Amino acid sequence: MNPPAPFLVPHESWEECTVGGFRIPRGTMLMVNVWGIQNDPEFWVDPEKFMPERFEGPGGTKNGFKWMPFGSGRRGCPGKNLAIRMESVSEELVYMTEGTAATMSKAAPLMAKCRPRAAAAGLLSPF
Ligand code: HEM
Repeated sequence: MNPPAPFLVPHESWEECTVGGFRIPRGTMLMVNVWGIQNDPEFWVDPEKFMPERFEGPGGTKNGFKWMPFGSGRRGCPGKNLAIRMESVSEELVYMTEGTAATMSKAAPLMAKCRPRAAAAGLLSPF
């Protein structure tokens, strides 16, 4: 899978906690390797394959994970509602080869257009 960056924005623990058996002291800066999580074959069936159906239920994952590409909770992605309205400008498969940068930039720029979803379109103001 192709997260927009290999690491999530840094988080900080505001109280001591335990994650995966590790004691995390209060005030620790936490870096989450989201690329590693999304490409770990222990959790995902063929993580490098484009399989949107894997997010529709537990079928595509080995542990029942569902659709969570934008994180969750109070630090979840505020751009989610903009991002899910993007669609490709053509029927061609998107060229997914990565470029080199701090974020997971694409080797070839992605052309996309923003369109309101059918349900939302009926709610748009005519003014
Ligand atoms: C497909 C596109 C996108 C994906 C998959 C994505 C994914 C994510 C993820 C996983 C996080 C971290 C959540 C966490 O740490 O729990 C995040 C944070 C963030 N995203 Fe996105 N994002 C996308 C598009 C966008 C867009 C279009 C914007 C702005 C217009 C945006 C703005 C942000 C910001 C500002 C944060 C930091 C939020 C915070 O730390 O409080 N993202 N995104």
